[in-house]
Amino acid sequence: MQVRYAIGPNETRRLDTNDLRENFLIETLFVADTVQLCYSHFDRVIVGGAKPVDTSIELPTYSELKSDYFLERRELGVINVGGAGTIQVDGQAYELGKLDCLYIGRGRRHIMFGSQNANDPALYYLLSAPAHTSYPTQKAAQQDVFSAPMGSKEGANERVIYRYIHRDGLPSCQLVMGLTILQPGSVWNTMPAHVHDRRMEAYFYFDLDPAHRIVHLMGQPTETRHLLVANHQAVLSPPWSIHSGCGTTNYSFIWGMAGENTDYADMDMTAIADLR
Ligand SMILES: O=C[C@H](O)[C@@H](O)CC(=O)C(=O)O
Ligand SMILES: [Zn+2]
Repeated sequence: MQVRYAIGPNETRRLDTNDLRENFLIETLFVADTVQLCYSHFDRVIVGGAKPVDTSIELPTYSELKSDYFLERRELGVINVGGAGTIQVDGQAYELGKLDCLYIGRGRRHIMFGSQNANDPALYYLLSAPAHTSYPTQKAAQQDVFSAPMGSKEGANERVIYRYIHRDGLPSCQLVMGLTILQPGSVWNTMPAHVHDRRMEAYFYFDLDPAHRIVHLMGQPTETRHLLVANHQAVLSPPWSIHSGCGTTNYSFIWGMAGENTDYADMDMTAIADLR
C-alpha cells in the first residue's frame, strides 16, 4: 500500500509537475488479480482498485492499519466500472453490474472480489474511511439512486450526477460517494468550482478514450495548478483545494469524500471570474 502524507497550500504552490503528481495523482489502480491501494493522510482515506481476472481476490489487511482485518475500524464504498462481478461479504454474495455500488460496513471480515467473465473483468473502485460504528452492508444499483441532470450544452458541461452513498441515500459514517457522466460534446466538470474545507475528495476518471486526457484543476481557488490525468487514474483533492476538470473528449468520473459531514450540498462555491 502506498502512503501519501497530507501537505498544505504553502508547500503545494512551490511544487513542480513531478512533485505535484507524486503527491496528488494515483496512476495505477487496476493490475490483474491484485488489490492496489493508496493511504492518504487527508482524512485517512484509502483509495484503490481491485481487478479479479483469473481468480477471486480477498481484500487483505495491511501492516499500516495495525488491525486484524481491513474493516476492523473502517467502512468501504465500492463502485464497479468494468464487467459484471460478485463481491462476497462474510459469505453473502452481492452481484454488481457496471456502475452498481456496494457499501460495506465496519466489522465485516472477509471481502472477496470476483468477476463473471475473465474476458470482461469487473473493475472495482474502492474508497475507505475510518468508521465509528457499523452501518448495514447494502447494494445500490445505478438505476435506483438519486440522479440529477446538471450543466448545459452551451457550457460544454452537460452531465448527469448519480449519488449513491450520502445523507439521503445509503447511510455511512463518513463516506459520500457517487459518479458523474458527461454527455458527448461536453468536457467540463465541476465548473464553477468549489471547496469544502470539511471534507477531502478523490476523483477517479473512467470511460475516457485512452488517447485522451483530463486537465484536472487543483489548488486554492486563487492559486490553481493542473494535473494531466489518463483513464483509470485518480486525484487526491485536499480539503482546501478545488477539484474540477476539462477533458479533451467526454468521460465519466467517480467522486468520493470523507470528513466532517455526509451532506453532499455542503460546498463553498467560487465564481469563475475569481479563479487565478
Ligand atoms: O462535492 C461534490 C463533487 O465535487 C462532485 O459531485 C461534483 C460533480 O460531480 C460535478 O460537478 O460534476
Ligand atoms: Zn467537491
